[in-house]
Amino acid sequence: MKVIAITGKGGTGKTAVAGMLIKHITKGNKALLAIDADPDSNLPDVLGVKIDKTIGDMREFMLQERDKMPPDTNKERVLESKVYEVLTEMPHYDLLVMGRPEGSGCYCFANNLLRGIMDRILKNYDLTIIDTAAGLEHLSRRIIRDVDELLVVTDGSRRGLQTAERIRGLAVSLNLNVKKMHVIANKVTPENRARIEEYARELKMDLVGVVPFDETLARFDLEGRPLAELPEDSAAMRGVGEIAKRMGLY
Ligand SMILES: Nc1ncnc2c1ncn2[C@@H]1O[C@H](COP(=O)(O)OP(=O)(O)OP(=O)(O)O)[C@@H](O)[C@H]1O
Repeated sequence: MKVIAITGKGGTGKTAVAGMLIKHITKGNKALLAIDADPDSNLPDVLGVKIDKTIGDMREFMLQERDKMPPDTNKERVLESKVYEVLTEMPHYDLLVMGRPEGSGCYCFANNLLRGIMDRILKNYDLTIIDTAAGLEHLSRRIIRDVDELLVVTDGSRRGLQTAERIRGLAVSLNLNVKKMHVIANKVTPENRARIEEYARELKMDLVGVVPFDETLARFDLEGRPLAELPEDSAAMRGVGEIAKRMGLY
């Protein structure tokens, strides 16, 4: 069981990278779970999957219904079955969407239940890939507790790499117990490649790979086509494939 969280500043292309990574991993035979933990992200669209409900919806349901349940109801079991209802099973992986952030109510009760439930769900898979925002939201509230590796996507700008540095600091201060942190530079052009490598060295970042700026990807996105359907030989897909191989993901 390995858990990898993909993170980075908004707009750097982390969801695109997550989608392409998932596509490559499905070529192997690992039991794979993909989690969209960024309320602003659109991992299901990138993967071409239609989602109806999220874990956030189920948590709301639980908070609204719990007082109406008979006192001897096992609420953890009820919520767990609701979470399984929102698990989308695709031919080569499963997908869970965390959904909207919490409202103003008290979520401690439901989040405490969710922690145990998520721990158990993750144990069913060889590999879990989480797309999460730069604030590491669900990780910081420990709804998802174990993260082995952090993969920070940056757009190659100095500021992007500084965000990567901040995320590294955040992971340490949250005691996330991350064993490895990698950085991926995305949207790289021949002109900025050398500069990115130099910045990365300066900041002592392990640059696990670079993903080129890809016109085909940009066009797919404009046309609203799932990026997971990008041709295998497109520049970005090949770049992410090399990273997946280097990280031993398939
Ligand atoms: N390698 C690439 N080549 C060209 N365009 C890219 C590449 N990677 C991502 N993009 C484009 O960059 C934009 C941002 O990508 P994406 O939505 O994946 O970013 P994000 O970091 O997940 O942002 P958010 O946090 O807002 O979801 C999209 O328009 C996407 O098409």
